[in-house]
Amino acid sequence: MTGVERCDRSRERRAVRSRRCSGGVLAPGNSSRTGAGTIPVVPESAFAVDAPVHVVAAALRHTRTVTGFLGATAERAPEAVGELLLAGDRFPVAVGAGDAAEPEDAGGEGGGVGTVLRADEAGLRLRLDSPAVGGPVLLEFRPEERTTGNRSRCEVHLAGESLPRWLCGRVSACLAAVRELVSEWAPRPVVVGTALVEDGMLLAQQRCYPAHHAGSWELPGGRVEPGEDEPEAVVRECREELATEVVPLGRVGTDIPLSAGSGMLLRVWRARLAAGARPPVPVEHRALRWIELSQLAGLEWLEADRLLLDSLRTIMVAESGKHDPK
Ligand SMILES: Nc1nc2c([nH]c(=O)n2[C@H]2C[C@H](O)[C@@H](COP(=O)(O)OP(=O)(O)OP(=O)(O)O)O2)c(=O)[nH]1
Repeated sequence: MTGVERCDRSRERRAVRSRRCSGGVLAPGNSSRTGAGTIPVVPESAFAVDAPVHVVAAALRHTRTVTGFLGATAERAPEAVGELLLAGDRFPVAVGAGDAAEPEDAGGEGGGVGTVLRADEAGLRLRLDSPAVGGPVLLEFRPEERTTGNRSRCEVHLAGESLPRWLCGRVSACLAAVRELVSEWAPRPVVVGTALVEDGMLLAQQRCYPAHHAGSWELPGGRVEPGEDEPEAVVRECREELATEVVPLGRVGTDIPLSAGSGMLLRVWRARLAAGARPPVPVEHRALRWIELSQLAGLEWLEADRLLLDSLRTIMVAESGKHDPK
């Protein structure tokens, strides 16, 4: 490297350090050049919101928000189908398109593709590939609960070695949209679902009403009633629907916004049968079935439940200690 180049590099480094990516969401750090005209910035932290972590984790995997802001392309429809993203979903990415401030970073319309590597309660992990930039960009949003005194909030951390400059503004805009979704979703009434796992098998029940749900499978549960907390609702619903006693053990997966007009959130709790409890029987449902890992994906679940299958699979694997045959 010549002296002039070194000087240019250190000027550039100072410029990068002194500039915060738009919205103040990202703080640049390491400025070494990694090729294809990118100036990477190291994200230090993102934002904190007064909302439960499972609502934030749900908003982070909202398909339209992620594909619209990070993909930034209107021309090609995303291949991802559901309202929330699932691992394996893919969506088009226009690298640098419309980002007039950073055209040299982008190399023009890239025609790239985004792949969802993970979309669950642990966060959203994406890989953005494009022929217009050097290697793939790995991007991870991790929601974490922080409790100070009796105040609990959720921080979203950005993990990854570096972000190309063309992505910074998009990440900020995406997180602003996530914040809006969180404030829209957090006050919604909650339907609890119960992931009752015994010997590595999950209990599913088949609905018989209403007509558009009849025949589909779901988790035992229902609306949280006034004056009740979520674990109490889990215990009551299992008593009513299964004529048995369960012990709630903790949350599973992200919240799932229930579709069209219901205005509710599905929130799933893991549970086990209480000591000495009677075997569950179908009180209000057409049938009950203990599902093995290999049967999980093949069952005709309600649409909302399909978005939880990765998280359900994880607890079934943990419970059974078996190898995941997915
Ligand atoms: N219980 C439960 N409800 C689910 C699941 N997935 C899903 O989309 N839902 C929807 C179906 C309903 O629109 C809503 C809750 O319905 P529900 O009928 O179980 O609730 P509930 O017991 O309080 O209501 P109700 O029968 O007294 O009318 O949540 C699930 O896994 N379990």
